[in-house]
Amino acid sequence: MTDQVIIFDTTLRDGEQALAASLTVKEKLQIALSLERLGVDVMELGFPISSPGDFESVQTIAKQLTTSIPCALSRALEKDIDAAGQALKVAERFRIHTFISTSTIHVESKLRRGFDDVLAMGVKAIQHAKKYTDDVEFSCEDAGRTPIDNLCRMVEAAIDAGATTVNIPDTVGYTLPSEFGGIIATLFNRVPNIDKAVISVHCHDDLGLSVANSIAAVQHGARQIECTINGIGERAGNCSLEEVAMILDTRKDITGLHTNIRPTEIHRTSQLVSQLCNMPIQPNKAIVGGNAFSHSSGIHQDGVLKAKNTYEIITPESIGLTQNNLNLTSRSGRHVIKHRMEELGYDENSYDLDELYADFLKLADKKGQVFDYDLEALVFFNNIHEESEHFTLDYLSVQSGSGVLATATVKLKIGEQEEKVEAATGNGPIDAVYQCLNRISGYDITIDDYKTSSKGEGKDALGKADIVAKYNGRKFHGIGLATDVVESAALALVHVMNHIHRAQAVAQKKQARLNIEDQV
Ligand SMILES: CC(=O)SCCNC(=O)CCNC(=O)[C@H](O)C(C)(C)COP(=O)(O)OP(=O)(O)OC[C@H]1O[C@@H](n2cnc3c(N)ncnc32)[C@H](O)[C@@H]1OP(=O)(O)O
Ligand SMILES: CC(C)C(=O)C(=O)O
Ligand SMILES: [Mg+2]
Repeated sequence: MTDQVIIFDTTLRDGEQALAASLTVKEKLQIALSLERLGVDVMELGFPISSPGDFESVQTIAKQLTTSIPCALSRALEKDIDAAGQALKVAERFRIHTFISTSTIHVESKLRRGFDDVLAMGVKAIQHAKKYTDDVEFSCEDAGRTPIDNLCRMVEAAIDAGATTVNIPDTVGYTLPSEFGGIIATLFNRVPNIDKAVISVHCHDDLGLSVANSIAAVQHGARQIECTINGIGERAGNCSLEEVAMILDTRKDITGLHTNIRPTEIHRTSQLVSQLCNMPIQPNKAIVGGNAFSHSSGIHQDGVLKAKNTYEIITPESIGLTQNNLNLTSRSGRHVIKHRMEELGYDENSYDLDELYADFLKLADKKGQVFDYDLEALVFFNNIHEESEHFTLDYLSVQSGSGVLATATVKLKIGEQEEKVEAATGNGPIDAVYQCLNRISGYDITIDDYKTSSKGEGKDALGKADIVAKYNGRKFHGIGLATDVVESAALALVHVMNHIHRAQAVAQKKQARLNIEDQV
């Protein structure tokens, strides 16, 4: 049996299911390219039957992956499998992932069928998916609570039907590591054709055991772990990619296993996912938390000064956290920016140096010194904002204070030619700005959630606004970053307006396609 564990990332599918607002295609692509650099073997990009937007993003990203294998999810239904196959067929090779529940509670209460019926649906789904690709994964949803005899029958039938990977999910995060390891060991003992497929695991974190269960599983023969960056996912989340990768790397003496993950890409990818998904990382989170490499108490600090490994079992550098001593100011040139970006792990082709440099100079003029997190923010956010933006904030002025009615004046550029100015009053400066923006766009946007935080420390910090906004019943996430908090709030709403504009364009394109199909 191989000693390589396949890393199957589902940040863009199971991870995205947990977000307050779905990601745009551009944001998903940015995450996908980052995951590819990280070294994930298989990438689950979405669930194409679920919406035209999901279909489009699976298709767009599948086209652009070169080393990771693109994959899409489908229920055990022909229409779902066809949507997955149609979205993925742009790629040279791809995987279709189909699933059906096998636990008694799911079979009887959710699917309202008998187990034999469900087994037949699973087999039929695999055979249908095989028409599109040889690489078919089948999941027994809620395997953790499935009677073991039924699970063995299902796994054997799935492999006979042609599944090349069979996934054993602990969908509700119910099992204990010894129990879950035991399930995998039993499958290896009892399923006669088990050597014909890769056994995978997909663990949820409802009891905080998803990583422990996944590690127990690979110690009993599983060779694929399904996981997400920062452990994001349904409810309490999924097994965290960075944790399993670093466990297998750090404790290969015990497990004898390895992955293709490049640990030095972990920090950068984790930050990107946290930022774009609007999911902050708890400071004490293993591997990627802000405190994961800080030493606070005297005895520990003394130890670390004498020998780092007294209290560090992995180094910050190993996950890509670097120290830097070059000051970036408005007197810095393109060479040092390019050099710093290389140190931060950004290939020259992944951003536009001239554009980044222009943004950097504007920021350096306002702030004096520009830090790593500023540079990354410029890449993350400005890249997002700049792609064919329909609305651009051109001018903003606010007046407010205690006992003064807040007033704002806002000018927006719209498309290539148009400009619009509006003035309004509000309950506060941000409300006044939002009134202006709603009037200019004509969109009636309501704000569901507004969070402000600082990127960086002290007087050098940038204000970041994260909003979740609702328009026509759909939620959109907007991010704005500026030295001024009112400006960052304005940029966040402009970001949302651009999402809405793009979503309308996708809907119109789809309608036009349907009209043509009707005429044919
Ligand atoms: C464990 C997981 O993470 S599973 C993945 C979860 N992800 C999602 O649900 C993605 C987002 N979902 C969606 O967009 C929608 O739910 C859709 C498009 C998939 C389906 O929408 P609808 O057709 O309106 O169905 P709805 O979601 O209300 O109900 C699910 C139906 O699928 C059935 N179903 C659930 N899982 C499966 C399966 N694996 N195979 C076949 N049928 C299934 C349910 O029994 C139910 O059928 P019913 O209508 O006959 O009772
Ligand atoms: C679709 C399956 C693999 C899933 O997400 C789960 O069971 O948690
Ligand atoms: Mg799941």
